Amino acid sequence: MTHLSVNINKIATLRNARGGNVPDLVQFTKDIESFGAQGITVHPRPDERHIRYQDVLDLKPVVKTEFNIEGNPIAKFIDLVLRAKPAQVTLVPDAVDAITSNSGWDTVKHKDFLKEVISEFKRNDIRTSIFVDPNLSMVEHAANTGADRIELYTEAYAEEFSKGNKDAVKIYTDCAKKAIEMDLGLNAGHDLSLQNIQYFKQHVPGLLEVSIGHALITESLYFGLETTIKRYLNLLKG
Ligand SMILES: CC(=O)[C@@H](O)[C@H](O)COP(=O)(O)O
Ligand SMILES: NCC(=O)COP(=O)(O)O
Repeated sequence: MTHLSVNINKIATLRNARGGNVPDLVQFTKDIESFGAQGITVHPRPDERHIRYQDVLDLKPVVKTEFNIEGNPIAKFIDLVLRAKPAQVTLVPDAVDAITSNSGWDTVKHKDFLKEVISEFKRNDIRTSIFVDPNLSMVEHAANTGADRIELYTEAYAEEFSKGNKDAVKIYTDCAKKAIEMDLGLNAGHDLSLQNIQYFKQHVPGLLEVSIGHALITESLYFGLETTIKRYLNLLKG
């Protein structure tokens, strides 16, 4: 079964546009869970342009499904995650000024750093996942970092799929097989949508979780949050 974790960054973006507490992240989180999503993802960035560090702490007692915190493991982020103790932390090597996540880890070059950070999270009973490009060597070497899972960066798949190039999923199928061989759990995310999710799910074995935000919130403007989440759950069945 593939779990849906809803990324609520964009709800925070909307809230921050006015400075008050509308929309209310806590209420959205409760509603998302009541509509059937199996997880909540947040990606606090150092400039706090959407999710604020305090949001993460406020959400911790609210989230009853899987709480997944994503981010670059700078000292401030590590401290936050150790305080919040989510079910899962996903490490993403994004630059401070990146508009969004734009690459996975080089799991060869950063092996020692990742090993050290991951062991600290694991000592605190937090499951670890690392964001990687769809590259067989990067997936293979991810196993040397001690990570429990990898999250395959799906931007390239989404972009190619939108142009009609369904073959773009092939490398993800191969990476998924490699992850299984290396005994790594498999997550995926970035630019997944109602259009491209079913094909991805059907061609990527062992997919444990997808985290989806930007498209899901956009689609909710058309279909409503509950209907949109239920559509994803339906497409992820099987
Ligand atoms: C890790 C990842 O893939 C990103 O999609 C991210 O979580 C989204 O972040 P933004 O909402 O800041 O674009
Ligand atoms: N890890 C990916 C994520 O949380 C959501 O990415 P996107 O759907 O906002 O591109």
